[in-house]
Amino acid sequence: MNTTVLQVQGLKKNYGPRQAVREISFSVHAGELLGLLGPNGAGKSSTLGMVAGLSAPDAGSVSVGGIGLAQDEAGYKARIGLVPQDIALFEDLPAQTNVELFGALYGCPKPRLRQRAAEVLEMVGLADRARDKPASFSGGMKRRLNIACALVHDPELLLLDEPTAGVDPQSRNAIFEQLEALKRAGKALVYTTHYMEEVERLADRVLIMDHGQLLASGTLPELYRQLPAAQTLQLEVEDAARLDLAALRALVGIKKAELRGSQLHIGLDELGTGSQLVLQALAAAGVAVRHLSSGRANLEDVFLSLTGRQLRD
Ligand SMILES: Nc1ncnc2c1ncn2[C@@H]1O[C@H](COP(=O)(O)OP(=O)(O)OP(=O)(O)O)[C@@H](O)[C@H]1O
Repeated sequence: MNTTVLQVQGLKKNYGPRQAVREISFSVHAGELLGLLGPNGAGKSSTLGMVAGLSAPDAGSVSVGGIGLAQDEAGYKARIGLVPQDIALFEDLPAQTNVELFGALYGCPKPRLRQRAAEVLEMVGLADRARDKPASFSGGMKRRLNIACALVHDPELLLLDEPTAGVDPQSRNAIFEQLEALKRAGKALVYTTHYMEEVERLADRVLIMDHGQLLASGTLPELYRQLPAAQTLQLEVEDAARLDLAALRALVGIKKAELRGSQLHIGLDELGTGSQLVLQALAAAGVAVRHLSSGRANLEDVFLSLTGRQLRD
């Protein structure tokens, strides 16, 4: 059974005349990572800020484990951890002291602080740097320390706002593995990013936002199913004038056939039989193929089909 951890109902946020978030509702279950994907300015950080209790919504409500932020702010905040977009650390205090200070802020009982700090530093792979100051850390290590700070009080829900910004690939992988371990431990996670590759790797469910609105939500397969075609085939052809695009589109399982210069773009349901049919049709028409590549539809295609724009501007 899915246990709902975070429940978000009708959240709205305006900055003056600008509607940054326009009535958004969603939930996150235990053991689930929800990816919040959208281009710059989509409203991801504003949404996360309201869920974290950092900024007051103009309308709507949030609750964690059935405890409403508006009804019991301290009880709510004790159940969440936030990894902000901008790293927030005391640079000149040892890593362990940083974690303990955050633990005290989150209301973690004093006798448990030292032990919890050691546990979370171990979890993020910084146990051997506990006495060192973050001023001497790489960007990736600072991020991992920030994650440790957000976990010290053992929250049910972890909110991460673009946690891989400025992080080297090795640290990024370490962060991904930590997040996967947290999921296995039954934590609920919300992860905002504008990198679709991160969402494709980590997310159990995805919310796609643009201009403060929720455009689509679902698991990756559910989102891909909304696309006209699940697979793509790109062919560089000679004698493109001989092509009969209408005949190609009429082939079984072919959803799209477009020609841009010498590039033929095919959208199809199933690569195996579909590509065979296309190649046979091209051979019969006397059209030679110089290069061929295939691909799976991705979140970029989903965003494009929803908005007509690229996710990355
Ligand atoms: N404090 C603020 N005052 C005024 N406008 C704001 C403020 N914070 C955000 N905005 C505006 O609200 C909209 C949503 O911003 P938000 O930071 O939530 O988007 P985002 O999806 O997190 O973008 P990014 O990926 O760039 O962080 C944007 O148009 C932004 O300019």
